[in-house]
Amino acid sequence: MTKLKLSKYGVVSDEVCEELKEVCLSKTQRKTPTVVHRQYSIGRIRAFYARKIKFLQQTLHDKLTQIIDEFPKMEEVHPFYADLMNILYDRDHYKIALGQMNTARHLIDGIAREYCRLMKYADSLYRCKMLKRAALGRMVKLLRRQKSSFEYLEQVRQHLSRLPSIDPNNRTLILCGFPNVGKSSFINTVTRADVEVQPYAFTTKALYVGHLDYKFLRWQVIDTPGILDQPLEERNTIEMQAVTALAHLKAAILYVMDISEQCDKTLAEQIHLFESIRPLFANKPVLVALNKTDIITRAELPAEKEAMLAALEKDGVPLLEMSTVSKTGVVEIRDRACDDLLAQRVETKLQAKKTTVSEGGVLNRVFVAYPEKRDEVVRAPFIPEGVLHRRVKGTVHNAGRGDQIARGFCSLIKLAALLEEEENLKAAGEYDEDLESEDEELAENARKIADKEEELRFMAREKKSLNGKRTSRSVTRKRERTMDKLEQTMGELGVEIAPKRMKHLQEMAGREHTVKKMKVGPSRSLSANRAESRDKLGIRDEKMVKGNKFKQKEGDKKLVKLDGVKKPEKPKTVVVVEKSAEEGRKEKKGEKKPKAVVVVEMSEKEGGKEKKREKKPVSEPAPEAVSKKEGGGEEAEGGKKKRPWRNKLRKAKAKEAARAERGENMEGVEEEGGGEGEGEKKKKKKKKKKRNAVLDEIIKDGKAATGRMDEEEEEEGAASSTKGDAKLEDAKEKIKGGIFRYINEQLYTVKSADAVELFKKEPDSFWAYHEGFAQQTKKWPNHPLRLIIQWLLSKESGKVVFDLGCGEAKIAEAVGKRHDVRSFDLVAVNERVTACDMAHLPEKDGTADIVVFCLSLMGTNLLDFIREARRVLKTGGILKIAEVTSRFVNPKMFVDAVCKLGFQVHERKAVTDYFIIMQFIKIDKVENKRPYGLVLKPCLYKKR
Ligand SMILES: Nc1nc2c(ncn2[C@@H]2O[C@H](COP(=O)(O)OP(=O)(O)OP(=O)(O)O)[C@@H](O)[C@H]2O)c(=O)[nH]1
Ligand SMILES: [Mg+2]
Repeated sequence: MTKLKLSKYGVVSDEVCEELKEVCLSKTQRKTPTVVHRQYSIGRIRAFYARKIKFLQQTLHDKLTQIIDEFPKMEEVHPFYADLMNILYDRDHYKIALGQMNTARHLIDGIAREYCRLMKYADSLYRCKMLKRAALGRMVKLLRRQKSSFEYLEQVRQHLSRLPSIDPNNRTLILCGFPNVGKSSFINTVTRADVEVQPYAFTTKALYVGHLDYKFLRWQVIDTPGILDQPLEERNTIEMQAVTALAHLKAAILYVMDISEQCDKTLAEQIHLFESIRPLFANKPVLVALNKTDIITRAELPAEKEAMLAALEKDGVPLLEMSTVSKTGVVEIRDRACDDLLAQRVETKLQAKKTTVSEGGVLNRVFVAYPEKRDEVVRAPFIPEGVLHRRVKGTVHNAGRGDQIARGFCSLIKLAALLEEEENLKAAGEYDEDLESEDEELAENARKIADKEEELRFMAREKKSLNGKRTSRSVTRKRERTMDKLEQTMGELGVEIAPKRMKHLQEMAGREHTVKKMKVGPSRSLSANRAESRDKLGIRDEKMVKGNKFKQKEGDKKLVKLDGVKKPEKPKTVVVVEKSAEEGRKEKKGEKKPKAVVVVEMSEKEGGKEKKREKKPVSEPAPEAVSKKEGGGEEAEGGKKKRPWRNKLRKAKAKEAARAERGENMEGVEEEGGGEGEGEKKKKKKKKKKRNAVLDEIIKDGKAATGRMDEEEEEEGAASSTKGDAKLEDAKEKIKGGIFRYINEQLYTVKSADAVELFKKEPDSFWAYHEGFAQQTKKWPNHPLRLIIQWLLSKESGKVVFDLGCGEAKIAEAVGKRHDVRSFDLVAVNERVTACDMAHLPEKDGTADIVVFCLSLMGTNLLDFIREARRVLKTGGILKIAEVTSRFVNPKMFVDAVCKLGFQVHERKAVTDYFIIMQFIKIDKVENKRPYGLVLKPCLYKKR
């Protein structure tokens, strides 16, 4: 370590701890989320505050770790620096301060951990916040307690950063001596350093470094503070720095003496100091510089002083004169010191283990010993004859082999001569014997080398095998565990393995190892406990499941398409279908069909809805059958009760109505349903044909058809108690139903103007429609008209009420006395009704207080109706719309669309599941003349 490098810790002010606290807290605030809401889940709130705690902890942890790591550890630095630091900063204090930093770091970690754990139990934002505050507070408080350590370490850091960069391993000259002897003057002279020079003692209080170049090498010169001649214990910190440098650095010592004694110390004192600190110079080249020779030279010194110096010189210490003022002797002293140091370093290196001890050491390779000359006798080297002879030949031989070398060093003539000589020798067979013998020798040596190598390899293998097995266990095992070996081993042990068993074992051994398959998905135990789907609960087999699904789909379709009339009937239909399906099996077994009763009941109500059931062959009435069918009826009731989602009240009402309608016909029908004949299909076809023919006629010519129907009625009226009466009644009802459905469809699919035209042409068709509609509404448990009438009655009297699509003008009839009710419809069924197109009312603008559409928004020009209603309404007037729920694609969208036409929604409520009543108030502003969403689905009946 050439220099103690310390970076900034981000803590620079005197208020180190406060700074650190502020830095960390503000960083926590900046780097973590700052917004938390009470409505957040408690988990999120906890995480929010826990994150703040953790962040501060981490920040402080990092800062403290940085401080601890960046301060040099005394055990790791060079002894010179360790001692210097001990002198300057006190080792114990330094270590305690760093230890406190470490403790604080651990404590902060502990606090954060503890509060994060507590945070898990916090049940509100307030508690979380308080815990966070407590944690942050404790951490900061802990930090504040380390204030003194922070300040101390900061001072150390600053001082360390100012220390000179001294490389303890570099070539160094150290200046030492009493204060004021001219050490700083010398360093300033030989280097570029600029150390303060003053004529008083202790000008230099610390170590200074200057650099110089000598013999193309870099040297460092260290100026030390002056040393006083006193015991080590009494030396102050300034002196101790010099002593430390002298003690630890391997350098050339330049002891500066002031022979002029201007430094207030006598020569004797200076020599005494030299002697007292001499132990520090052990194993270092020492040079004594006699300074200030410009004042007095050595020769001019008194004899006793010179004697002292001579004694010193005799002791092996070189004394050199110099003057930093006149610059005499300075360079010489520098060179001498450097040379001495270099020589010493070279000597040390040569003596080093690396160079001498080992066989192939550097010293052995480079050192060549020359015997010293003992006397004048000439001792010629003794060379044996054979050697001398071989040497000559070898030389020639070498020259012959190395043509290129010869070319480089010999002239062409010499080379030619040599070559000639070589050729001659070759031709004379001079080399043959020698070469052979040489080859043999070489071959012998090669053999020896090969043997030795082999031996070494063997030794290495042995050593390896002793150290442990190198092959993997699996490989060894694989090789060992063969079936043959097993068989052999077992045989040796006296155990005979059966051939079959052996075969099995072989198969097992031959089989590839497979990875155990992982099961993905829920475990068996979990899936075993899972409850069965509710769709399948209580269902016996797959057939039954399919049947149920089909019925469910059918039911859903009906729910969607159901109009105001059908909806209450739907549950019954489902029951009927289900019962017939269930009891179909009974029928096959010869049991009676109580479902037939219900079937007829349905077909009566819905105008021949269930053709299939009507066509069922009816056997001759039998007294037993009647009773059984009644029993069946009871079963059917029982079946209905099994439907928990049905509206009980609705069921009861519908049942009663059905019974009432059926009345007397029941018996006849029951009789019909009692049996099944072979000509069933034929009868059904006939019936169908007949009914279609009648319907066509009615549609073509309402009057004629009606007349015919009347005739038929009259004809059949005479024999109403007979079977034929029942059939005719049934047919009549169905025909009416058919007419109603047809007209209904027309009204929903054409514009109001076309509907007017239609009824103008066929006034009776309106009656048919009207009658059918009235019949349908009879069965409704709730009619929105009733609610509207009630609402109108609750209104202040004298309102002008427009009833659009009034039908029989029931509103006028009910509230006519209270309000001025004007009723409009396509056809005037009575005197209260004005026949007109609802899109063009024969009324002036802004005349109505209330406009009512009660199930009358039927034409395709819905937009015209609403606009017309708005026209006739006064500003602030009320528009009341009652419609079947199933007609709305999206009620909200519809309301929005109406509002855009210049209304403000006042009320929107559902009356039972089947109707929605809306109430709007007319405003002046029309947002959109053709708003999106003003759509109503037609209320169409299923075609049969
Ligand atoms: N006449 C003369 N004066 C010298 C010579 N060298 C140094 N001085 C003077 O001696 C005084 C002390 O010189 P410094 O170089 O400060 O001595 P120092 O040993 O560094 O002193 P401290 O830093 O106090 O230990 C100065 O006033 C120098 O001018 C010299 O060769 N001849
Ligand atoms: Mg000085």
